[in-house]
Amino acid sequence: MAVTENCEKNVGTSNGLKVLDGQASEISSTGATMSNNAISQHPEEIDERKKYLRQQKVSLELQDEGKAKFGTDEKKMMSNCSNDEKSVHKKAKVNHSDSGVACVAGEDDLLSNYTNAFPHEMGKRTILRLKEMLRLVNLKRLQSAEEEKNRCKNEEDYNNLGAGEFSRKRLRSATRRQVPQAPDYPWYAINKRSCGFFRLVCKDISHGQEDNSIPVINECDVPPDAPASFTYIKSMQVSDNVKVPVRADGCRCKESCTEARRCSCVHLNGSAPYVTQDGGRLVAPRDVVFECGPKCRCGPDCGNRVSQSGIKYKLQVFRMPDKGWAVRTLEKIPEGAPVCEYIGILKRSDEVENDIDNSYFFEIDCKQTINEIEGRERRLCHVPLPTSSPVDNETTETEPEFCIDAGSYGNVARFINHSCEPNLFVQCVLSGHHDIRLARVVLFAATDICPYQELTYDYGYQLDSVIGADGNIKQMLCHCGEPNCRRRLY
Ligand SMILES: C[S@@+](CC[C@H](N)C(=O)[O-])C[C@H]1O[C@@H](n2cnc3c(N)ncnc32)[C@H](O)[C@@H]1O
Repeated sequence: MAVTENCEKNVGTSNGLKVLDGQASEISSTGATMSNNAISQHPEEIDERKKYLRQQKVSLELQDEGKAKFGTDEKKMMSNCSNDEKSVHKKAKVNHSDSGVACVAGEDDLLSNYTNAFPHEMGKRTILRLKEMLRLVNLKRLQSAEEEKNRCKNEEDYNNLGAGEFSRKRLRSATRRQVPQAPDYPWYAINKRSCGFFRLVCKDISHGQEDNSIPVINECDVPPDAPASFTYIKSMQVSDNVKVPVRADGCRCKESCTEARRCSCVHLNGSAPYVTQDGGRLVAPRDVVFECGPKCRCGPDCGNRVSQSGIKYKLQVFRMPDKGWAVRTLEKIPEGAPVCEYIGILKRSDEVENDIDNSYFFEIDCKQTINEIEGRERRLCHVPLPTSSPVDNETTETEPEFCIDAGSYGNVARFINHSCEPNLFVQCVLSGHHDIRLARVVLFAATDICPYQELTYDYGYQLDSVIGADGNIKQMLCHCGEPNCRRRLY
């Protein structure tokens, strides 16, 4: 019992920490003291106590400062993730704002954590005291939420903000508000250290074209700029110089096309590329995926059109200090799910040769990958290309002939950054035609992706392959932050 009192006393006097990062050191010193005084030398027990104390501290801060907690629905969503993913998610939340984000456990978590850690010490009085303390925290939270609602003049804006399922608690920032009608993003606290505010700069960058709106927030710039002007388009446009290939013959299936022996399109893949789970997931990356297309008899719900149903997941564009705009998901994306297609204007590569300042080109290099040109690695699932395809064994051709230019016209994919250890991968898909030089470029989830993780893919540049206007090699440092980072994008 002495330990419990000691613990509570320590917790009770540990106010005044402003940022989560700062807590760690202070907590560890508190933990050490406790272990000297009262606890036996079991390291696991000490760890549990430290964890408990950390949670208590944050709760008390909440009481004092009105900081955020994971919302109920967010918790629900997180419950679908593994423990590792949860910790990544929490870390991402903390990291993203650099400071001020209080990831705290709820009442039940605190009590059950403590009960599990110290079953023999969980006396009735302790439970009552904890409960009372947490009741006060919740009361405060509810009051702040009510105040927040009243402050928000534009009810529609309020309801549309962000992913509606997240906690809407606004943090003590009334005076920081610059545009009265634009409420702050509710799910993490103000970033005091770097910027001091964050701001919704656009409610939906797709202007209603995508099924889910894609908000844009900027917590880095003062004033908070929106992305430079471009026109959002949902489907590919084709430059006058590009000859659109003839449409490929379609299958005659009346029902969903899932079996290679029944559907001629699936047959081209060797085996079914998708499983039906979660609305269709790619089994493994392939050289190319043949999907059903406009000449097929199957309908839009066919299981072999997985990449054609638009963006299914709630995404958000946000500003990063070192990489510019970036994209993150607001909900869990399962491994193998299609995230988005890279959309822009289909151009000949020689048409854009002089446009060196445009960083929104995507070279369609499926052919180079299949022919393993310039160090590109083939996928595990090799596919024999149909004889009708203009893809041949011209291995002499090293440069992609076509590219997608998302500089002036594009979709959300243009904001996705590079990472040396990405969570998306590029998959070439053929649906309308079989010309692999003009394959569609679709980004799929390489792993289960938790809410708030930045979406990234490997741009696949060869080092020293980019030449500037002055004829010199251009270099760009990589800020992906992965332990295996190659240090340069190109
Ligand atoms: C297709 S755009 C991606 C969106 C871009 N961040 C923006 O602000 O619009 C590619 C550019 O983003 C930046 N970028 C992407 N990934 C990066 C990384 N890992 N490190 C540094 N800069 C990166 C580079 O400036 C690159 O030329």
